[in-house]
Amino acid sequence: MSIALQVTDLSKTFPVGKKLFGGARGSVKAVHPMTLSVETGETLGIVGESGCGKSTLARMLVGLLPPTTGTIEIEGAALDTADPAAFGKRIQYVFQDPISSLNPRKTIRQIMEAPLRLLHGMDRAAREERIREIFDSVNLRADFLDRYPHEFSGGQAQRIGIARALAAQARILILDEPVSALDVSVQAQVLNLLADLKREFGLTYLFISHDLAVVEAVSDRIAVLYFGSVVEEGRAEEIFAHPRHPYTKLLADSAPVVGRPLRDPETGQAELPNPLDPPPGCAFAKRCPYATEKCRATAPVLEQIGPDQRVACFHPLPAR
Ligand SMILES: Nc1ncnc2c1ncn2[C@@H]1O[C@H](COP(=O)(O)OP(=O)(O)OP(=O)(O)O)[C@@H](O)[C@H]1O
Repeated sequence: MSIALQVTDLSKTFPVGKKLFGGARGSVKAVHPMTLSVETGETLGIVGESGCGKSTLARMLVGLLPPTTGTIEIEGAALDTADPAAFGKRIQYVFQDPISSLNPRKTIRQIMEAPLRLLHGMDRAAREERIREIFDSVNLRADFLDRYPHEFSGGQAQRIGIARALAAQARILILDEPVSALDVSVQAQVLNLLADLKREFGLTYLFISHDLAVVEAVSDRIAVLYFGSVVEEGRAEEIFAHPRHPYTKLLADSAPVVGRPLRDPETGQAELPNPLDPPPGCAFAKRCPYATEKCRATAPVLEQIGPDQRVACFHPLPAR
């Protein structure tokens, strides 16, 4: 198997607050140095509660946000993270909110043509042919091309968002909560379409969501994010069935709700640490029923714990 996407020590720190009288500004580490790889044809699910850094990671991966540290390699070649244009042909973003991610003043044809013209320099006839092929693949009618985004339902607009990503001919798609804005009945259709397209075009997906059931269903492997770090990573069928990190277990035992942190049933703690004043040790220690002095003092690093599982915890739950 070849590696489609390799991320090494990728991090993002945002400066926050005003600089007063030459004093230092505060900063928020949205993504701590992170190393991840995704094999060609694989779907890596990324899960975590609100604020754990999912969107910041996604935006760095598609060149919308320059990383503070680290490298991004696609099929073995490093991308110039200072050059957003280097990303478009290789990796594309499918947004959560399909309608507002499409320019309301442009027809669908204009939206679809942009990547073909700008990234691939195709002439008009070639563009039209390619757009019709892609529309066919995502089960959209060609007469939709002359309409505007607001004329579509959420499910249709998401198909258009996916079609636009495919037009760039990127082989890696970052799917950021691609179905969470859709009705449940439409979610399954879009997920089936994504599975078909993956097979048809040999795509690789990074599927970001707070919805464990969806992520488990679509992913080969899953990385669990907490407070900007991967705390556990493993096979999709194993990770929630046999979690080794106490946070993964908390996620697996509860249904995360957007904007509301999970309360650990034993410690009763729900809050995430203050990003402006992060704790020195494990970010989960305050919520964790197994935390010791060591956990409060030192941050554990992600380590191999099984053939296909990595965990960042000094006191991992026993293997089954
Ligand atoms: N531009 C910014 N300036 C300062 N802090 C930021 C900025 N963007 C994100 N953050 C902070 O970085 C952390 C991670 O945010 P991010 O939006 O990546 O999380 P998320 O997991 O995608 O959350 P959600 O699911 O709510 O979108 C949060 O503490 C957030 O407040």
